[in-house]
Amino acid sequence: MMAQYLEIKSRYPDALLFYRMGDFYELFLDDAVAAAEALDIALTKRGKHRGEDIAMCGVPHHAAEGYLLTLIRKGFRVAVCEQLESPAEAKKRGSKSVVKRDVVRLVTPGTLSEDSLLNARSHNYLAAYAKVRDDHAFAWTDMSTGAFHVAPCPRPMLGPMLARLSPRELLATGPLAEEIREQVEEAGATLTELAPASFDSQAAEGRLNTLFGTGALDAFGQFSRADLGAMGALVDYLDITQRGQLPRLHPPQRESAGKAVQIDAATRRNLELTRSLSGGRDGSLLQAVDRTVTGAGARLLESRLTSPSTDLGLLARRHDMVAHLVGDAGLRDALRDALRRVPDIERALSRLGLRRGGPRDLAAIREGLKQAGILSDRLSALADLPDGLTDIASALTGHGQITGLLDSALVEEPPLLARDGGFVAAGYSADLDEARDLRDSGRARVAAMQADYADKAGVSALKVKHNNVLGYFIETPATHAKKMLSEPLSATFIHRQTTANAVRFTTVDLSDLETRIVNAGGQALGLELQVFDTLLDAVEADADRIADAARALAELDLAAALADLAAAEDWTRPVLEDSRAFEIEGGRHPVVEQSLRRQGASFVANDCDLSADGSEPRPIWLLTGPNMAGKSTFLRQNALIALLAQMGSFVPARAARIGIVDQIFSRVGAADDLARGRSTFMVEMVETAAILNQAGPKALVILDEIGRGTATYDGLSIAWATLEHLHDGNRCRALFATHYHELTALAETLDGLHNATVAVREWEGDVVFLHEVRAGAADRSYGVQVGRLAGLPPAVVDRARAILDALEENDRDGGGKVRTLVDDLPLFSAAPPAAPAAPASSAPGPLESRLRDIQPDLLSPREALDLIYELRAALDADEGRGTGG
Ligand SMILES: Nc1ncnc2c1ncn2[C@@H]1O[C@H](COP(=O)(O)OP(=O)(O)OP(=O)(O)O)[C@@H](O)[C@H]1O
Repeated sequence: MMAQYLEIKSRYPDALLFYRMGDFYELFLDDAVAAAEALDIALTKRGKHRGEDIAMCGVPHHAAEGYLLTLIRKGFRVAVCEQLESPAEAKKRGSKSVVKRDVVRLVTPGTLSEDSLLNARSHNYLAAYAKVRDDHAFAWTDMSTGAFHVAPCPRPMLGPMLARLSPRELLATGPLAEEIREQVEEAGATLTELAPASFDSQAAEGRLNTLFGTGALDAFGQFSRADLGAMGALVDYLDITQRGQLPRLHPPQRESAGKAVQIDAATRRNLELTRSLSGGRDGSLLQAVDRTVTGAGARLLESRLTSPSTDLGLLARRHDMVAHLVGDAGLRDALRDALRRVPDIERALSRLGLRRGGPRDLAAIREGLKQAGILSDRLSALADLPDGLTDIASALTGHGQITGLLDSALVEEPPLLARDGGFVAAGYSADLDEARDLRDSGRARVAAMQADYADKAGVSALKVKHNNVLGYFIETPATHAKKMLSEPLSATFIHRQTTANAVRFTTVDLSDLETRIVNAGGQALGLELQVFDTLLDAVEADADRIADAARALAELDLAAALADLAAAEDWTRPVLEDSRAFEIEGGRHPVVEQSLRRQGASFVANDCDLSADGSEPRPIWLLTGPNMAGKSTFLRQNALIALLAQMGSFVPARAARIGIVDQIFSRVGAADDLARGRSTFMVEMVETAAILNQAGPKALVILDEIGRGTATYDGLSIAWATLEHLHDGNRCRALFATHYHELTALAETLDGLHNATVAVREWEGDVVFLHEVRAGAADRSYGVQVGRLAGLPPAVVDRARAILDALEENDRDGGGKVRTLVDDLPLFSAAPPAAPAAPASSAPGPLESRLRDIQPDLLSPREALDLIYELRAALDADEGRGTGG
């Protein structure tokens, strides 16, 4: 056995081998050590291998899924090795024969199909990244639903792609695999390296044609060599992991470049699209807008939200559907009621396709298609439906035949596993009904036999029982042993076993009856399994249409959910156009609004106009305002409104007119990234650089306090230059929040810059936040007041106020008195020792005099720049004199 184990294990060196032995999966040697630790189960020993103890641990077969899940989450891959024959069959080949075993499946993070291993409301993507010469492609599939896509993906786009899809596992080969490993792992995916042959584009064509039963792939669209390589690798890997049992995939869909809004990982994080900054789904946009009632609808919502579209036609179609369902509340409620009863058809279908499904999956398809029928009847009866809903209705129509078949063949609530039997409805198969009658009447005969024997033996406590070892047997309490074991009863009752309290017997009649019951039971089960196979074949034959219906149901669920949201939250239909407009009237932040409402507070709606066309375009808004005033909220709400509009949803605003946005960027100054070991400021700069290098004219950029992670003047200068570059270089629509009030002066020189501020009112020394965004600039930050609101001890607040007053006064006086200021403020007595005094000079030089004459408050930025040139020239002249020319 160990030789067999080692032979199989040698073929799966990088996976844990689950080696089936009876009711357990056993692990040996290093696998056992690793698994025992990961699963926190006992490690034992068994025999020796090369003189060493063989480490071993095991998990019960019936509970294996839970253990598998833990191992996969911890980053392991598991090869499941089953017994391919019974021990009895093995014995026929010789008394020492080892039961035949082989790996039936390799379980990896990207190839899960069981409901218990998957999250119903999220996709589970397996991806592949291929390079052919200078061309890169990214392909992805969800084996549990059949989704299959490919897109061109130049190297710099890999990060955004990983951020968008969050694949669980990514396949790559050769030097490319090494090059991207860190990036892939940082994105939370497992990188699996395959041999270059898996990515061969010519072999890929063959694999895809076999999978789809086609002669050429032209029917699915035009694919580049890199596309083929990436798709081929996916199929090859599925073949390897599923051991030849390929899942059912939809024909590949090629996503052309530029169809989806480009959103990088940092932006997704900042905007809290699918996760909040604290990491969970709570507090994310996804959570706030998700009103879907089916798993497939929730998955569709997630994928729409993570990849908004730039296609005006497509978006109009989605908005038409939502608008129709907003307008007809009765229809919407009726649809949602029916949808609530729709099970996860996509996943059931995929499991059945992998021959891993059971009767309950068939019942899920039956119930789903039944509801589909009800929904399509409801929709088809209506006139004036928008195109999207008409198409959905037609995909939901015409499944009567398969529903009828499943209805007549399956019981109401079938068991999970086919091998348990009991799922075929009575009346479906005459043969089956007969076998079941035989089996059941046998059971009734057993009951009659018990009464007979009790009478015959004169033991009223005599019972006929059943267990797996003895089968049917007769049992009497031990007190009757003597009587039962002696003549005349011993002639009928054949002794089988004596236990502490009982004696067990059989009789010739009982074992005859048992044989008949077992045969009839076995025959019934065999017939049920045959029925199961025919049902599987019927579903398989209709799989494409069933999958279409499943997609239509998800689409309908999403449209109805978005309509429900729009109606309940009073959202409006955005006007999308091919321009660079961006006019939001009365916009709100969906997540903040909901959370304020829970606290009994209301949200103040704000306008925003970043239109870059028109007579007086002001595409960049510079937003100043006190801490806590609502700057970040305002910035994000506008990005979220654009994003919601372009995923096909209504938006939280009174009105919105948006010229299609093709990139969204969002950065927050000095966000920590300790996990990646970069200083906060470095991260901020890297991210800002990415925006300045990439944002085009249709981009929407949101920068929140860029530059705050460093010394004031460095920060101010960087913020300043960034703003200028956005204005003159990127020429995009942008919102820029800052505490550097100095920047507001730039509005004088940059035409497209508009100053806005979030209003506050001062009242008895406290600051009252109005959360209203108005034109103009803030005069101060109210940081001290906010500190007080936050509960800083009163002594610290008073002290801070005194220091602030003194600093401001110092500023007004030209800033020469910092030293005196520190002396006047004795808490600073622990100030660092004074720097070595500059060599005393008798009279101020021309440079120093010029400097003293400057009144910074009176300088415009332009004059300041001129002055710097002047000073620099004077310094050069001065040095020239000092060194003697
Ligand atoms: N429009 C609004 N209506 C009502 N409350 C709001 C509004 N905007 C923001 N708030 C409230 O104010 C709080 C602070 O908002 P936000 O974080 O946007 O302020 P900020 O100006 O960016 O602050 P800081 O400069 O300190 O980062 C929010 O958590 C929210 O509760």
